[in-house]
Amino acid sequence: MSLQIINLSKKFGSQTALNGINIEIGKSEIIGLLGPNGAGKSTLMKSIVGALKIDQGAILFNGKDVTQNETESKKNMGFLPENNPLYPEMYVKEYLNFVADLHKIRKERIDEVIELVGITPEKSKKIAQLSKGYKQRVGLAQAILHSPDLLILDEPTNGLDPNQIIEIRNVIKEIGKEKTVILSTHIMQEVEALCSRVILIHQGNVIQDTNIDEFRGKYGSLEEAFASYTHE
Ligand SMILES: Nc1ncnc2c1ncn2[C@@H]1O[C@H](COP(=O)(O)OP(=O)(O)OP(=O)(O)O)[C@@H](O)[C@H]1O
Repeated sequence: MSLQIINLSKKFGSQTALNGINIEIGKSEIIGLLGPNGAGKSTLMKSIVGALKIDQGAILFNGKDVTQNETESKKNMGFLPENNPLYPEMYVKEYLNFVADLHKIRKERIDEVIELVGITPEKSKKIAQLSKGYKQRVGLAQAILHSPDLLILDEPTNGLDPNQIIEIRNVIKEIGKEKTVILSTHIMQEVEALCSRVILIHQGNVIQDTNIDEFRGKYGSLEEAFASYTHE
């Protein structure tokens, strides 16, 4: 798996969301994408998975431009968007069957993933009936169903209770042993618990891209480092 982001820019009207950013990701690792509200994290994630049209630059996935190899790229990327859009009227298993059909993958994989994300007791329920934590797990299930090499998670534990947070983190950790995971979060404990590398975005620019110990560096804690790098 390789991902190269080269001089990527994206504007919304006069608002610059990404300002010529460069990132290279090679091996299996869990990367924390950090930045204040409005920094450009979601825009970057959506650009990588092809959900947003970029203005300038290039995104190469396994050496190929994602905008010219959309189908192939999507086969190997999984995405959990920030608001976790699901079909509330569908049953859990019915929904995952639907996603499996889109990816043309074997149906046995559905039960494997249901087990992995811990939704076995909920699999026959309607999505609308699930708690927020279980909905999040269904979102994670759809993102990993096709065993993507690159998994992109936009604030995956946002709004979950402490037990659910631990459970979802454990699932992410397990996946990160073999796959590359990019996750955005505002929770520094999460970064501490999961990530080996930190990419900090501020006002559309990458201002830090380093390992977690270097990021913490002289500041003593990730919170202090974050505040120091991003204060205006
Ligand atoms: N569809 C859009 N239309 C107009 N402006 C947008 C759109 N999406 C994002 N923006 C703007 O682009 C900038 C970057 O937004 P983005 O959602 O990428 O930030 P973020 O780092 O994910 O923030 P948060 O932590 O609040 O989720 C912001 O100024 C935002 O208002």
